[in-house]
Amino acid sequence: MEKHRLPLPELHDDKHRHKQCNGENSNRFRPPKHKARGSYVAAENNNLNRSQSLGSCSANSSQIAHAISFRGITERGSLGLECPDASMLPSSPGSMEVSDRSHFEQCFERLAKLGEGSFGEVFQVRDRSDGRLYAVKISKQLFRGEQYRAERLEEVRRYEEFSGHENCIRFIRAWEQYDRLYMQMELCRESLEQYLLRCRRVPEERIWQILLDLLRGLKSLHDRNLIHLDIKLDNVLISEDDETCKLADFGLVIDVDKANNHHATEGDSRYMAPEILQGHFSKAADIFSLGIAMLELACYMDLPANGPLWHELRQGLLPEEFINKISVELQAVIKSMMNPNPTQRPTAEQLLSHPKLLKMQQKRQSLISFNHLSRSFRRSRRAVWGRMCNWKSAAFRYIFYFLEILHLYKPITPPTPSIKIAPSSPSSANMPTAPRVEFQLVGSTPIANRDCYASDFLSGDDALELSQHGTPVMNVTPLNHNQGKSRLDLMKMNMDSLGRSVQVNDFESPCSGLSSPKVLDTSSFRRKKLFVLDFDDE
Ligand SMILES: Nc1ncnc2c1ncn2[C@@H]1O[C@H](COP(=O)(O)OP(=O)(O)OP(=O)(O)O)[C@@H](O)[C@H]1O
Ligand SMILES: [Mg+2]
Repeated sequence: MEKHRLPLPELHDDKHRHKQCNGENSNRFRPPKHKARGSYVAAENNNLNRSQSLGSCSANSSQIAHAISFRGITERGSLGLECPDASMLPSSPGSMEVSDRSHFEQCFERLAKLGEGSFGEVFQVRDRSDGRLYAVKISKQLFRGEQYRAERLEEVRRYEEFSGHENCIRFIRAWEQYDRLYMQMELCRESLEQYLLRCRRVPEERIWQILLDLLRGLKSLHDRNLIHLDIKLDNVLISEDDETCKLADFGLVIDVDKANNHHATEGDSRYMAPEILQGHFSKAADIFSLGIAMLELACYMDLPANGPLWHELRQGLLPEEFINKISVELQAVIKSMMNPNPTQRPTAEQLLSHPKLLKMQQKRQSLISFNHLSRSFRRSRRAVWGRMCNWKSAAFRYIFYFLEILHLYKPITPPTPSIKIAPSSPSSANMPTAPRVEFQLVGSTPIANRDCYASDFLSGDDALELSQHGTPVMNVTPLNHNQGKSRLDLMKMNMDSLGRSVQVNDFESPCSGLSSPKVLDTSSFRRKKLFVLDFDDE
């Protein structure tokens, strides 16, 4: 191996290692981009923070936001873009008039900038309609020509197409306004590039998992005869909730046949397969890009954009001081993926049948099945328990019913508590029967730790009259003429705290056996036990 190695004059120990990142990826080249991708637009002309620049265009059709969707369009045209479903979006919910504020500004609150590529700036936003967080990618360049617009819309089509796959980014919707494309998608935690710069050493077990995720995502593209052409750490995003790696940035995705008819655009030169230089585009080019990305991830190696090392890496000569750090098994996989001959590189499907990856897939599958099983078990246990409770109560009811028939059991009807209030004012003296007073306890009633008496809920004559009409009386502050007197003494006199006489009849409180003359203990209302049912997420 050593004798085949070319001299590596620029390769010093730290030369190709990722330098510590202080929020800036300073030691990395921006790769040369070709065709449409190469032209960066001057930042001062494209500052998306200046909302006026978006809102102050003269009134024309580009001022109105148009939704873009290819869903339901099965037939692909030459670019497949002839008839996307571009319906007009209201400038604000419920209105179709042109507003000064863009659809983006009306629908979202911009929270932070997540990243920037050659094509767009990506913002973390909060959707005003559902309050959730999303990512919105806004194209940097204005739609100057139909070709450029068509390329951007093609990206929307791809995002939409792969949105359902668990290893591809979830797309929500897209629209165009003021000659820019807006794409709303799921918010991810970070890109794999950011993850590497943060962690520096990624455990090998994690690298295998990432490789598995990306191979699965890539296979879904290759199965449709599509190639990604821009696989790199920056275009892989890590899901917010379960650490799954997802392929993103479908801006260069193209049909293999079309790619070889000079329609393709080259991706980042650091990840570019050698045959791309000869204009040969294939699925194997994606495998090479993924292989070299895994090398970067596993060895924390800064990939060259050009120069001698660029060529060595494409001749199958991997720097030993880096590659020796990883297991022989992973080395072999990376080397096979970076084979200089594209026809000898394994396909995504072949790689997925690698024993290590197969084992991981089986493990994942069994974990998924276990989760499904335990969820359905919990659900059925709850259903059975509910049914059992019904049967139990029905059985008891029948038993008591038979016992009652056989005169072995006499049902005890609980006495209904009734509180009779003797009218204290002459106006209410000739009432035929005392009204039944119902209390509605409100959580905020400030009764702290004190004992509570029925009389406490009565507020005077007016309140009493209201209660006769069935209106519950709450939060009325009564005048207390007996301040300073013991409640116990008042109760002995059958008086309430306002000096009215109170009769308490037929009321058997649970505390009646106790010496305390308490009528109601409201603290028991507050101590009432709450049964919380454990529901599934679904
Ligand atoms: N859904 C997302 N959630 C979180 N961050 C994101 C998301 N989409 C993109 N980003 C961040 O924004 C960066 C740029 O996004 P993207 O790669 O889509 O733009 P681009 O202009 O097409 O880039 P490129 O230069 O690769 O063509 C990503 O590298 C990533 O860091
Ligand atoms: Mg990108």
